[in-house]
Amino acid sequence: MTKLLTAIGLMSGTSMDGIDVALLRTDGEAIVERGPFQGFGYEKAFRDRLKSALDMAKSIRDRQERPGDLADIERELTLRHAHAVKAFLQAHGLSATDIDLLGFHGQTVLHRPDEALTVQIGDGVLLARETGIDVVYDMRANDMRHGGQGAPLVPAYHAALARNVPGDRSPVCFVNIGGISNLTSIGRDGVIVAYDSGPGNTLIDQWVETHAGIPFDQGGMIASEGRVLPALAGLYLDSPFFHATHRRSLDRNDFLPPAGSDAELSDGARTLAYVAAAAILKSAGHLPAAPVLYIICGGGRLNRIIMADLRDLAARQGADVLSAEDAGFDGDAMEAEAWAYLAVRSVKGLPLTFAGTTGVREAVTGGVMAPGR
Ligand SMILES: Nc1ncnc2c1ncn2[C@@H]1O[C@H](COP(=O)(O)OP(=O)(O)OP(=O)(O)O)[C@@H](O)[C@H]1O
Ligand SMILES: CC(=O)N[C@H]1[C@@H]2OC[C@@H](O2)[C@@H](O)[C@@H]1O[C@H](C)C(=O)O
Repeated sequence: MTKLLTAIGLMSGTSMDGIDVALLRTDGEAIVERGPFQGFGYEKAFRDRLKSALDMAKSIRDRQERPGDLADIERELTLRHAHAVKAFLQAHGLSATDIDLLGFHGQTVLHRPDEALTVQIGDGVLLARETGIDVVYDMRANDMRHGGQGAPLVPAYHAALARNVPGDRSPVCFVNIGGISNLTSIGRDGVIVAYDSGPGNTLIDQWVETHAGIPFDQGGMIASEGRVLPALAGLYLDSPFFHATHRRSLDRNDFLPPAGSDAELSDGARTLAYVAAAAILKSAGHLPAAPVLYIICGGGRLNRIIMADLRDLAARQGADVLSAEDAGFDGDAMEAEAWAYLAVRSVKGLPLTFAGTTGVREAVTGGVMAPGR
């Protein structure tokens, strides 16, 4: 019988809102048993520290460099992950010996795929020492060494989940609306095509933080009071990113928020919600076949305006839109689950990325192992 491993995935995403922790039992292939999930939010002071890390990282030319305070921030981030793991284990009546592996993403502070440079801070060796559990980390680098974009990595997991999508509908397209959005289309033949699809929540977060002092537009409440400004939306949707013949992965700073003079608060939030939805449909236009079903995960699915726009735009192409929950999944947990799944694939030497997902020359594995005991 295939051996299942118990792994915990740890994701601190581009939104920089906290650490997502999810447990998974899997063979790294078709068998996926989802366990508990817990989010550990960052308080504003640490979010601000992570934002300052992005500025410090701009000067990095070699991915081992840690200019300014970056080494200190990396250590603090890692210790916060160790604390999250311990709290998660305690909350669920588990001990470190119940866990075979941690899949550790760390925090992306710089992503320049055109220069084959991607930097995630997060010290896997320290995390292994602090938790006593084997850690697989740095899962993007090997993909880039082989000509890939270094992102997205979640598609291998989306493909495993696609086997459990109710009904026989294909192509099905998983969309993650995080800080940035990415999509994975899985065709009837099982062929996976995936890429970053555009700005997600980051622009909305930056807009409402600057102009209302709140970290995000809960439920899309602010957007619901505004109207779409077509000229402003066009500034984003006419970007060469959407028209290029090759799909490329995105850095958090590739799209910047509007200037304060471009809109008042609610119109800005409304327009950026529309941009998030329209970007996905626009990018999906580069898929080999139009999806018939979109399954939406990530925090953006909780913005009702983004979801309404997505439903409207997809309906024009005869496609349906479901939230991850309506399809039987957990939209908050999916990326952390993916990092657990990828960690198991890594120790088994299975590919993490494929030509159709990151543009890597050939399917490659990845990740670095730090032994915990
Ligand atoms: N209730 C809500 N209503 C509206 N938006 C929400 C809600 N909850 C979360 N979000 C949005 O989702 C974001 C977090 O999403 P998520 O955790 O999927 O992103 P991430 O994993 O950090 O990013 P990425 O996938 O790009 O790495 C928040 O910053 C916020 O904008
Ligand atoms: C370099 C990096 O961290 N990219 C993130 C970011 O956030 C969403 C999108 O851009 C995606 O490509 C990726 O994360 C997901 C988890 C991934 O690699 O699948």
